[in-house]
This record gives sequence, C-alpha cells and structure tokens, in this order.
Amino acid sequence: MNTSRKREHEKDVDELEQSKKNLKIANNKGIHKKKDKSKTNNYKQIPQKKNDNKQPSKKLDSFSNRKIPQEKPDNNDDSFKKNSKRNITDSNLIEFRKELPIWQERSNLVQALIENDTIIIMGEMGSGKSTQTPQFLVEAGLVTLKKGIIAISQPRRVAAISLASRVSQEFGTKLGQKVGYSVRFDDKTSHSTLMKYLTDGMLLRELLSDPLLLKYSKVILDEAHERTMRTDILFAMVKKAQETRKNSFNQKDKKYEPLKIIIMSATLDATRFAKYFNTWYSSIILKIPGRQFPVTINYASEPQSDYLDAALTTTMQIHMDQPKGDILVFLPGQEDIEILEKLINDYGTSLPPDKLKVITCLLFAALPTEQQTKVFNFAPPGTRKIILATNIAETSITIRGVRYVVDTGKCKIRKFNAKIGMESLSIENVSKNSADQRLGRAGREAPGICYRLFTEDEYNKMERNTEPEIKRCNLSSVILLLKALDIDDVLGFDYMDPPSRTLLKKALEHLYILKALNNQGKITELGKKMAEFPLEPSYARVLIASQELSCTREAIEIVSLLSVDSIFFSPQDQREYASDAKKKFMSPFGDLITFLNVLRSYEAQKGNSEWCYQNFINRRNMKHVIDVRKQLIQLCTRMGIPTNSSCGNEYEIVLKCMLCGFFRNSAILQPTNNYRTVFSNQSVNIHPSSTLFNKKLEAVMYTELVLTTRPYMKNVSAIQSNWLYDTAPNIQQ
Ligand SMILES: Nc1ncnc2c1ncn2[C@@H]1O[C@H](COP(=O)(O)OP(=O)(O)OP(=O)(O)O)[C@@H](O)[C@H]1O
Repeated sequence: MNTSRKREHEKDVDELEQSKKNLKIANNKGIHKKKDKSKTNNYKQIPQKKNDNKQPSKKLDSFSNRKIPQEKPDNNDDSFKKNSKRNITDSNLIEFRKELPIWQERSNLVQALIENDTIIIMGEMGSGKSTQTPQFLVEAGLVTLKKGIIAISQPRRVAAISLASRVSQEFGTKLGQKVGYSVRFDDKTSHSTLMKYLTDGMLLRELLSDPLLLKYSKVILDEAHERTMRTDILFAMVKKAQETRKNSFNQKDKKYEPLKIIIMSATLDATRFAKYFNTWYSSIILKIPGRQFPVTINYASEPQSDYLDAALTTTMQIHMDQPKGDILVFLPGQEDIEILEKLINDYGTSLPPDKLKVITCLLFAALPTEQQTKVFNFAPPGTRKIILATNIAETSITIRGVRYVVDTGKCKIRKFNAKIGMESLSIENVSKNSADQRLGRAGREAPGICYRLFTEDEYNKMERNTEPEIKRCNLSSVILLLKALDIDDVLGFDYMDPPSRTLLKKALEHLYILKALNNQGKITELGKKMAEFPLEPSYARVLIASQELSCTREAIEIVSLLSVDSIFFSPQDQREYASDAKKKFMSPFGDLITFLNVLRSYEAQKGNSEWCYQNFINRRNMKHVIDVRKQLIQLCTRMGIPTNSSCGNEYEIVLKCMLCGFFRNSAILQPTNNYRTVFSNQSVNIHPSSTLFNKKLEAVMYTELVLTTRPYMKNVSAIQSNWLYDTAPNIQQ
C-alpha cells in the first residue's frame, strides 16, 4: 500500500489501533507461522457434497388441477422480433447462459407460467434463476411493452443494481434500456425497459400510484425466503392485485391482462408458499438444481471466543497459503468491518515482497451506492481483493474472482420491544440458510473454500431460518403504507405470518400520535403526504413540519446526520482525547445541534482528513451524511417543500420541529432526579455518549432508546416541557 493511502486509512478509521491491541492475535494462530501446516490446521476439512451435474428435474409438484385460461405467447409482437434480433455483443455470454441449469428448464418454465397464475421456482444457488427467468419470458414473447413488462423485486439495492447490469450485458443492450433498475433515489429505466429489477420497497411504493400494477404483466418476488417486512407485505399486495385483475374489467369493459406471479428462492419452504398463494389459484413448483462448483467447508475445530480475531487470522492465513482468488469475509456490521479493514491494511504493509498485495473493499448497507458497487471491480494485477461485507452480500450477488469465503456466522438482528417501545440491534448467530447462502458465494465461477469460524456442532444447533422481520420489527412504516393503500383492517390483513397484536397496536398508536391516522384509525391528509416519503414516518413528519417552521435546511441536515451510526470515533484508549475534541462542537441544546455544529465545521474545513483525524470525526460517515443530504434535498424539492431556511440560528425552532416527529420520544425529569418517558412512564437514562450525560434538564427528547446495562436514551436534546403540551399539538393540526 502506498504511504499516502496508508495515511488516509490511519486517519479515516479510528478505534482501530485499540482494536488491534484488543485482538491480540494468538501466536499459535499467527499468520506467519502458517508454513508449518501441521500446526496451523485449526479447521477440520469437511468436503462438500459435489454437484454431480445431473440433469435438471422436471416439474415436481402441482398443487391444483384446476384449469385456468392459458396465456399465449405473442409471437407477433414487435418487441419479440426485435428481441430475437437483438445485438448480442458477447457470444461467450450466450454460451454461458446455455450452460446454466435453468436453461434446460426454460420451455417448462415458460409453459408453467402460461398454464398457471403463480409459480414457485426453487432454484438452487447459481442455477441462474435471478438472471435468466426474466430473459426467458421476454424471449418467449410473454413480456412486452404492450402486454406489460416484468418487475423483479430484490430485498437489497446492491443486488437489484448488479443483476440489472449483468442481465443488460447478457441481453446485449445498454443498462437502462431493455433492462433497468429502480432503487431508492436512483432510477435507471426508460420507456423501452422490459425487465425492471427493483427493491421490494420501490415496488411497494409503486403500488401507491398503481394499485393493480398495470404496468406489469409478470412480477417476480426473488429471494422470498429472506422474509423482509416489505417482501411479506408485497406477497399479499401482489396476490390481491392478481385477484382484482382477474375479476375486474377496465374502462373499455375488457378483462385486464392477467398478472402472473413468480416466487423464487434457493431455500424457501415451497409448500408453505404454495399454500399461501394457492388460496384462489393454482400454483406450481419448479425445482432446478444448482450450478455451484464444489465448495469445501472448513469448520473451526473449537468455538471461537473472538470472531474478529478469528476472521483476521483466517483471512491472512488464506492470503499466505492459498493460491490466487479473492476473499469474501462476512461480518455482522460496519464497525467490525472498519476495524478489520484497518488491521488487514496494516498487515498488508508488512507482507513479504514476493506475496500479492492486499486491497480491501467494503460492503454494508449504509455505504453509498457508488461505493457499494466498487466491490465488483476486478482486483488490479499483483493484488488480492479482500471484501469485508455484512449479510447484504449473502444472496443474489456474484462477485467475480471470489474463491474463498470466511464466515463469522454472525449478523446484526433488529428487534422491537413493542411494550416499552425500545428497539435493539444485537449481534446474533445466523441461520443455517444464511450460512449456506454465504458459502455459495465461493463457488459461483470455480471451486472454492468456505472457512466457517464456528464448529460443525454449532452449525447443527443454528435455526433453519431467521425469524421473519414482520414478527420482530417496528411496523409503523408498513402500516402507514397499508393505510395509504386503502387497507383499513390492518389486523385482519392477509399476512403470511401475522405479527403480534402488540406490535400492530404500537404501530397504530405511533401513527395516531404523529397525526397520520385519526381517532378512527383512518389515514389523514397529513398521513397520505407522509406515506409518499420513502422514509420512516417520524422523519417524514419532521420534514413536513419543517416547511411551516421555515427550518427545512436544518431538518434535512439532522435527518442526514442521524442516518449513520455515529459521526464520531471514540477509541477505547483515547476516550479522554475524543471527548475533549467533542467539546468544541458541543451545544447546550444537546446532541442534535452538536451534530449540526460538526457538519458546519466539517464543511468549513472542506472535509479535510487531517482535521477529521484530529477531531475524532468519522470521515467516511460524514461523506455519507453529505450524500444523504443531497438526496433529501432532491426529495423535498420533488415533494414541493422549499429547502431553504429562515430560522437563522434559532435552534429552539429546529428542536420543536424535530419534536413533531419524535414527540413520543420524550422524557421528563422526576423529583427523584431520574427521567421517565412521557408515553410509557418508563425510567430511562441519558446515554454516556451523549453531550447531555449527567445533566439534569426539565425535559428531553431522544431519537433512540436502547437497552444495554440499563435503558438508555441516545441522541438527546434539551427541550421544555411546555413544548410538549403547546407547540407540538399546534403544529400537528
Ligand atoms: N454480475 C455477474 N457477473 C458475472 N457472472 C454473473 C453475474 N451474475 C451472475 N453471474 C453468473 O451467473 C450465474 C447465475 O447467477 P444467478 O444470479 O442468475 O443465479 P441464482 O440461481 O439466482 O443464484 P443465487 O440464488 O445464489 O442468487 C452465477 O453463478 C454466475 O456464474
């Protein structure tokens, strides 16, 4: 690594020096001792069952014999002719497509969709389902501009973008023409787009303006096993659109084109899905074998007490001992990724000259899209790429060149305790399905090796699936969306797995407090406006209120600043220095205004890395804040909210505006000198990381409540109790 880049790293990422000490790389696992193979074999080798290239199986199960009208391929359609004549730039790609297992099944697949309203494709990893299915349907003339295009929903934006790029290449057209994508704040589609990859959130938003999804003739719900909250709602909404289209007529009294649904995954419980989708119509299941190259699994021979230490040791051992091939390391979150990045880069500087250089690439949800997509760039000659990723790299994506996967077996799980309104994000073991998806990333183009940093026994004890989000997360945003879609009975909604009543009640109560719902539970005009924002309802409420209070600029900036974990670094061994540095920015109004002060100084310093380093500011996160701010300014402009401000430095106004969204998150100081939340009357404390820690203030507002040793309020601001009774309700009317 050259010195300027190394310096960049040293300054960008803090906590790292400390963590290096914390990690204390055990000598017997030391990377430089690897030469003596007998000593370094921490893993027992368990060869994976090899793919025996057997022929793809035929349709396996049919769940209904009921005959329904069949769709005919429209071979006269213009786009079919154009498609068959399209200019394929790379003939190798055609050959490649033909070798994918799903290619053998393409006529079965097309036929199954002609005969059925809903089909389920259980395509093993690498079978080609995400890239090929839409192309088969276009090539068969079932998807045309006239009949309706195809939507392929993905739980993650990086997958939507990379799949669209790959398919446009295979299809021989420029990205955004026949094949496009749509993710939050980024749309690459055109009037000629036939295959549209989009996130589940974007497809849900489209339902707001097009409840029958009339633009589409086919909808693929990909990676259905992930069971994100949005995918679960989509299941029901797409099913409802299908039914309505079947039974209704358009203005010219003609039947609507049928909407065909395809559910896809490598690992889902197909019978359960078929039953859910089979309520009104027939469903069929197609099983497609995978085209995975063999992946050898190495389990840890004993449980690892420090997964980060184990990840570092294993990654560097692979680098020292294994032939060429990039390494993909799965970690639970951004913090671990940044720590490991620094450690690996440090080791990289002391590698023997005959070894490949290492370069690190990061992949986590909060990273801007341009940076996320950098992981797909090839490693320059003479280097080995090490990708440090969260579970967002787990499904759907192919990172070319990856031959080794290192799996810590951990992920961050968000849970919402509805009784006390507290959200927690804890590091937990992944499910068996996740672990299997992770190993699959090593065998996409050639045989690979997966190093599991957990024992086989630990694997056997893992849950088969992760609990669906809808059963454990805050439901406010999806309930608001359902209400905006005219679904009033959210308790009786057709959920695949119904959430608990407590979760539902909490979401309804929250939306009522925000005045998004009236006292009959009906959506208000304000609620409809809030639903148009692709943001959590509290944030949407703040941005709407900011127009009235003329503080939109500040509101946007605070919302952007809250979009990252933290804008500060606070290394354990330099806590005192870090907190001294923070004092410069401190505002008596508390954390939110302190964050604003940091942003102002950061911009005055033009994001100077030396300045960030000296002031313990996380430069990467600040760049993200600037990016989100830009997107929110565009969003507000689109929504007709002027983004200038005239509140000057009147921070009381800014905090009153924040209170419109975080009204529920307020606490009052008690005569006993502790705080109690206004809504749940719960005893809470100011988090030690807050600038208001240990302060006794009449009333406070927070944006997060977390439970560690005690319930702590984070991102705390000083407010006045009369604001709660006077100001906030007035603004909400
Ligand atoms: N962006 C890409 N670059 C290069 N090759 C790719 C890319 N995307 C897919 N491929 C190739 O196409 C094959 C099939 O990919 P596809 O995503 O369609 O499979 P899948 O069945 O959906 O797999 P999974 O369930 O694991 O996501 C991959 O194994 C890989 O070899």
